[in-house]
Amino acid sequence: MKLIVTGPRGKMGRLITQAAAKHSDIELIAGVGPSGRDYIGKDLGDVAMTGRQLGVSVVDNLESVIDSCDVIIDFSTKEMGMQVLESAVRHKKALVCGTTGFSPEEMAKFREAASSIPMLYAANTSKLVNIMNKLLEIVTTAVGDEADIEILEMHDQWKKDAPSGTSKEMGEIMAHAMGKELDDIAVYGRHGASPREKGTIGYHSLRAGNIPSSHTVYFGFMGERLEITHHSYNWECFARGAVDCGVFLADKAPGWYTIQDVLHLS
Ligand SMILES: NC(=O)C1=CN([C@@H]2O[C@H](COP(=O)(O)OP(=O)(O)OC[C@H]3O[C@@H](n4cnc5c(N)ncnc54)[C@H](OP(=O)(O)O)[C@@H]3O)[C@@H](O)[C@H]2O)C=CC1
Ligand SMILES: O=C(O)C1=N[C@H](C(=O)O)C[C@H](O)C1
Repeated sequence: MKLIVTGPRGKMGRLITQAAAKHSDIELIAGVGPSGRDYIGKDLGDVAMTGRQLGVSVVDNLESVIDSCDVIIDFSTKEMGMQVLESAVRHKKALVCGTTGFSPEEMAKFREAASSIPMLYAANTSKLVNIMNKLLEIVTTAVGDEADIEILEMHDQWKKDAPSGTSKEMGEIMAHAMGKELDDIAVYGRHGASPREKGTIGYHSLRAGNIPSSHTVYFGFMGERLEITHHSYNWECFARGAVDCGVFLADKAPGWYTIQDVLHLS
């Protein structure tokens, strides 16, 4: 599988490149970074700190290398994510996108792309988070209408979006388990003196230090509560999952794929 990684100097791009460089089925073709960076033109292995040179460069123009690849993995910014999507569609290349922070209109463009390319979008590529999502579905189906559901997510001080993409996916899964749409029941932050409204899902985002990622969903009852939590200690679980998604997508026909398909959880 011939792979291009965008943002290879970023936290995720670097780890994805490192994981891909060790994978026997993957040939890294190029990295793509923003123009003007001092690492453009340098060896991808040096830029992503893989411990050895890979013999391919980081370029600043995806269009110049895209025809040589089978799959692109994008964990960058929402602006770059949209550009990568357009190029992938134009050149009919499979795309794994793990970038978060897209608007509903932008997400709709990813869905549309699935009619012409193999497309996998995952706000969270950790295996355990996706198993947690299954647990959330089970609990919400059983007690969603009785419980006060609150989501607390924690990330590092540099994260650009809030609430996290993962917590939005979790909220959607729980809302659908209750036969509702998240937009109709989500409450972001909780200020003022009004009592909690039954049937809502509360969102709370904490940003501090270098916390990689924590998500806790609280199901509050009178006199007891259930908490389901995932903590990552670093970003490697997401990078491993991203590479598994890339390998999965390499021989697929155009269509919309999810990480649940990769993990056989659907
Ligand atoms: N799906 C999942 O499981 C996960 C998703 N994420 C998401 O992935 C995204 C990236 O996160 P993270 O790695 O922490 O962020 P970083 O800020 O560390 O990395 C983003 C990278 O994108 C690069 N970039 C910015 N603009 C461009 C451009 N025009 N062309 C090419 N590259 C560009 C930056 O380059 P430079 O360094 O030169 O500025 C940077 O290296 C976020 O949306 C985050 O929420 C994160 C973890 C897990
Ligand atoms: O920015 C991060 O770090 C992460 N972003 C994703 C998100 O927004 O949910 C996934 C994970 O939580 C790490």
